Amino acid sequence: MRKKIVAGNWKMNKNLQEGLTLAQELDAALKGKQVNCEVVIGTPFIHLASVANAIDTEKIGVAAQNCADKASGAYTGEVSAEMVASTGAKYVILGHSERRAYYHETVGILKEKVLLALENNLTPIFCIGEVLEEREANRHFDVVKSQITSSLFDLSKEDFSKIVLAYEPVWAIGTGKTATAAQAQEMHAFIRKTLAEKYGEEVAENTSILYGGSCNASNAKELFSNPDVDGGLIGGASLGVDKFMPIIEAF
Ligand SMILES: O=C(CO)COP(=O)(O)O
Repeated sequence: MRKKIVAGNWKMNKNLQEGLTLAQELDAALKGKQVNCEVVIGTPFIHLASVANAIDTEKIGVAAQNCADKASGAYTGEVSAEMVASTGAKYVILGHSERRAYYHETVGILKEKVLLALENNLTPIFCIGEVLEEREANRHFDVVKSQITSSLFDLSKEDFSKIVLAYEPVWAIGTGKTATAAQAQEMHAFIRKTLAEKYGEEVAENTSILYGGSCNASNAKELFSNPDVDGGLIGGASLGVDKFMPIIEAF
């Protein structure tokens, strides 16, 4: 059975004290509560160790939002996958559209990051998704397929089965314009079919595919009720417990 996951992506929000408070409030809200999904929070690098120390990481997985494409050495300002793992983080968000667009992350760079994450036992949450012009030109399936095949299909079956995917249509991120439940389901089913063709039905069935893009308390239930939508990658609505908890409880 594939995992259901609700993951927050704080992006570049919250100073250290605010982030710690948010993580501890979430930890308290989940205490003694039975939820039907795995909960993850993706914090800025500088929060990782403090957050991982302050909460029950069996209940809430901690994710970095990026890692370096090099293992170690003279790369001023970079943070390696090994460093991320040493904080107690278990996940790393890779290939987010903001990193692709603003920091020019290419297929070659993303492939290295995925390999380093896996070598360090981090679960990559690998993001894919088309921009508006691509959807309007009816190229969204091709674009998403090529993002998956180019960066991930050199992985062995064993390695690929450790990946979590997040479909985030770029036009839905931070815009308040969510994909409809039908659009999400259609793409997620297409992604699963693409995985089945390469790695077989079993791997495809066991891969968690999250939806991201203006997912919130009012649309999460409908999105998550689709058979191929295994949870969400949540930006804005993960920045407060009052907004994030109802999404977790939408499962
Ligand atoms: O980019 C996202 C998560 O990675 C989605 O962001 P929003 O939920 O703010 O649209």
